[in-house]
Amino acid sequence: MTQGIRPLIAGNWKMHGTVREAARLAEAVREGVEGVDLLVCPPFPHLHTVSVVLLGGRVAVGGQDCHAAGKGAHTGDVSAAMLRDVGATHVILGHSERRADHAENDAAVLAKTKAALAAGLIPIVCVGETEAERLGGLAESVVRGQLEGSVPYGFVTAGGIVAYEPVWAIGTGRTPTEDDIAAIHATMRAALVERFGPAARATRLLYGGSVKPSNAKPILALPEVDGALVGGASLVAEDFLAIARAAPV
Ligand SMILES: O=C[C@H](O)COP(=O)(O)O
Repeated sequence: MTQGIRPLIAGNWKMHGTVREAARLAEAVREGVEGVDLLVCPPFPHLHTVSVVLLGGRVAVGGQDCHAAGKGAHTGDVSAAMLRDVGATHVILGHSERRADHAENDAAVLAKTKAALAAGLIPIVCVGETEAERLGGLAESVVRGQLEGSVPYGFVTAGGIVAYEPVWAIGTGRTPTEDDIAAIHATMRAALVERFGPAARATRLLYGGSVKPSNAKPILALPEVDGALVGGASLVAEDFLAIARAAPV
């Protein structure tokens, strides 16, 4: 953890579940965990229902993507303002699954991040290397490049969040070593401070990639790791809450 930063445990529900299951899951986590901020990011069709279930609770709601434009002829897309309108406060942007499935490059993520900030949403910008890049010794330079390319000015002061998600650790049960996570988080902190100044010391840096109750405690205790972006384990209320309880408070 970074001193003075309150931990955030965010659940990315990806493309899973029915609206009824989403409502049940939201109900099961809505009381949250003392001292920890929680966020869930359901699929778009479930967002409004989940927002209503979580009203007055301790868990915030976010989207999993948004379009860079405020409105227009963009079939199948969703604007940042629409996310706000249904109760979202955050939006995940540049997740590696979006970068891979929808050919999103840093420029596209940058445009979306600006749109999210303009709409008053807190963006969670995801970065992370592929396995080949890690094996090639390129992890730090890839992450630096993605940060440089996807994070706009105004991000830090608006409370923007960065999530380090090594692509090869997502949904695989594999995680980097604690030293490797700490090294990348230190690199991200340094890159943000170089670019945005000391205010970036308060930027939340999340780790994501096969976080589960059994490995959460040591990961969340690492320096500069201010929370987690959780995929699979966030679909099980008890596991998600157990991860939140593992955060140092
Ligand atoms: O956004 C979440 C990440 O992609 C991590 O997913 P995972 O916890 O299933 O590995």
